[in-house]
Amino acid sequence: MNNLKFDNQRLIDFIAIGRLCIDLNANEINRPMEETLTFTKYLGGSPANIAIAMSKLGMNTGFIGRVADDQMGRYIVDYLKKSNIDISNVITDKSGSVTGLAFTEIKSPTDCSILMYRDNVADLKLQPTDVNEEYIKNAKAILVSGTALAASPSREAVFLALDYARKHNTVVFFDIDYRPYTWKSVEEISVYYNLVAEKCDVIVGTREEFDMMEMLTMKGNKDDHATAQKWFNFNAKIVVIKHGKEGSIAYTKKGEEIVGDVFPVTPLKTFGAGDSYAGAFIYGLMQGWDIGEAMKFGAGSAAIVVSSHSCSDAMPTTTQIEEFILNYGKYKAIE
Ligand SMILES: Nc1ncnc2c1ncn2[C@@H]1O[C@H](COP(=O)(O)OP(=O)(O)OP(=O)(O)O)[C@@H](O)[C@H]1O
Ligand SMILES: O=C(O)C[C@@H](O)[C@H](O)C(=O)CO
Repeated sequence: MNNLKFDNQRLIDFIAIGRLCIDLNANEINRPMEETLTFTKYLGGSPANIAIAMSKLGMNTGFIGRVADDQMGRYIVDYLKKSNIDISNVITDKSGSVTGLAFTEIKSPTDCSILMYRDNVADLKLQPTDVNEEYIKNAKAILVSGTALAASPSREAVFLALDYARKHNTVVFFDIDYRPYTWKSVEEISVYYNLVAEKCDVIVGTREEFDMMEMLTMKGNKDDHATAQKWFNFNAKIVVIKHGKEGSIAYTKKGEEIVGDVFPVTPLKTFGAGDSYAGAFIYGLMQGWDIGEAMKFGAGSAAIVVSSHSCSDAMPTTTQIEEFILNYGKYKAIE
């Protein structure tokens, strides 16, 4: 049991809101991007990856977002459909916007970076009028990811979605998902992140992401406990702070502190860890599992995805995660 309440009468399990993009992951690994010649195309964008994770885990999943009216936009919609994700609230933007691209560089298993092309992207054109109150009312949970706050009108659309979610008791997950693109100043980042975090039931982010959020309000704080406590004065019931391969720690409003299991592997690349963790963690919470069990499932999923070339394509099923966790000890012994 955990401390979240989902309305199990609702037809939709989970809706993600925000960016639907393309990942172009370097085929030549252990090489800087300057020397990389070929890339493989995948669906990308943190909330998109989390939606794929949830659907792979068998959850009835939908998406609220805008895609560009181009070949990439059509690829994205097609991929969502094939992944059993409801696209009734995915709108094709006709303003001449483009699809966001993330080129990834895999210099070594631990030295990876992402180069994003995000000028005039369709995902940030999401309008408040695109957000359907009934859709959110019929869902058990929604996920907001922070990059959707980086510009208007997407920012206002997210605030409206949050209002609908609070009005109808739809559980809100917030993945801080900080990306240093589009934002104009530290003040802007801090204000919008904090305003959204106040309205969420579960907040998930890395230590560095919380540092960014606290830049104006708790500058210099490195204490996870202090970070979490602030949000329990608002709507938060669970706050999770991630520490890369060192694992993660969760705090609850009831005063619990739970250190999550981690299954260290030598990764193929580092990115994708956060999205796979989020998907499987949220899945576990929605099954009513204890927080520690859900964190363990998240960590298992992340270990699988960092060992794979893609993020979205590599999202595992429940059976794959269970088998990975079961066999982890044996696998480490052989290594
Ligand atoms: N090398 C690794 N081996 C096994 N598990 C890992 C590894 N790196 C990360 N993880 C798992 O993934 C979780 C999330 O990782 P991390 O803190 O790097 O998130 P993130 O920075 O949001 O990820 P991303 O790089 O995708 O943005 C960790 O808590 C851990 O369980
Ligand atoms: O979130 C993005 O826009 C890029 C992701 O799809 C990328 O693969 C990643 O960074 C996952 O952590």
